[in-house]
Amino acid sequence: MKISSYQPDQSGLAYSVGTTLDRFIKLKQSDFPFASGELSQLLRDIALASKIVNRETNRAGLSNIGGAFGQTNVQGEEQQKLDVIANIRFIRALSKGGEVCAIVSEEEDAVIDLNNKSGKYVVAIDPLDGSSNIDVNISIGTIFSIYRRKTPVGSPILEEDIMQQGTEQVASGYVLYGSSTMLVYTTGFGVNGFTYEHSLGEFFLSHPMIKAPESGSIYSINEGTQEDWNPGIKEYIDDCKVKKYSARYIGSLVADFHRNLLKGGIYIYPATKKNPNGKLRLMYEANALAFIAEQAGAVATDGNKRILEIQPTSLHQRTPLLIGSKNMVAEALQFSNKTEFSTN
Ligand SMILES: O=P(O)(O)OC[C@H]1O[C@](O)(COP(=O)(O)O)[C@@H](O)[C@@H]1O
Ligand SMILES: [Mg+2]
Ligand SMILES: [Mg+2]
Repeated sequence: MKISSYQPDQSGLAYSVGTTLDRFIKLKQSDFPFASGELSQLLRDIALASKIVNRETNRAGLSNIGGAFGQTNVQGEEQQKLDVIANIRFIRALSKGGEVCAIVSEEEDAVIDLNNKSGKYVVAIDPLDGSSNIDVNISIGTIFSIYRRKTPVGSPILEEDIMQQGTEQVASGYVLYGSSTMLVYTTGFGVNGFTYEHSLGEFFLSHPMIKAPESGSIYSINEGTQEDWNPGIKEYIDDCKVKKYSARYIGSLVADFHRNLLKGGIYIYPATKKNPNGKLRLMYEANALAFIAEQAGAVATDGNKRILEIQPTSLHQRTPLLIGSKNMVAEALQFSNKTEFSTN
């Protein structure tokens, strides 16, 4: 019986399709101190739900899933149908996956206890980010944070399992449903981006070890709120204009963050009269992106401290957010320290 050892094909006839997310997760599992496959499975569950949500967003205009759902969420915001669909899809995938014991979602008033006696992980999720852009075919996203529970597996879910600082995240990431669909995540060992290949139904590694440029010339802020800005922000944005930086604001946090992460830039959502503590939510928007930012060499602050060091006190608490290239955020803080950035 003849045996020949495998020689990778050199003919070039069948180009390599690249590294799938599944294979990458498996490869990287050993990076993770508690590596026993549960976090890997959890990441796969999130990838599965994001593929389904991707399909729904792509055909939102063709089906009756566009538009408002006719209810408001705990934030007092009108829910879009796709907010609700994405919420159902992610909660179902995480529940069926079996690794998660509790979920905090933008679309749910309370913590969801999955009654899972073996689940070690807590997930905080913004199922659909950029809701105001759903019906107008502009990039939207999903944002997620993953923590290990603090109390013993199988015991009742306690506040300490949920109200964890961003520094306690074991993984975080986002999915961007844009001209292409990408999943970008970190487990604390760098940031990697995967692009979805529709025809194969797989995410492939397309952006290994993302590093944010330390400087940039893009600023992202809703200038419509400038009447409410602190003088420090006003001066900083005026300075950006003097320097002829480009104003880019999509109005979907994930999309604005992603662009600035790759190209260099700063995203600012400050405290405003309408949102005295800022608009964005600490537990399922700011913390996740702050972990990604820091792992890519960028920074995230509320104007006074690292986002990741803010101790959460309520599920849907908001925070001012300055996030992006290190030198740009430092510059913005210099301007802001003339006047306090956040009101608290
Ligand atoms: O319309 P505004 O005030 O500029 O706010 C836009 C911001 O609000 C958000 O839409 C809030 O997120 P949700 O869509 O998940 O509620 C961010 O994505 C975006 O950056
Ligand atoms: Mg959001
Ligand atoms: Mg949302």
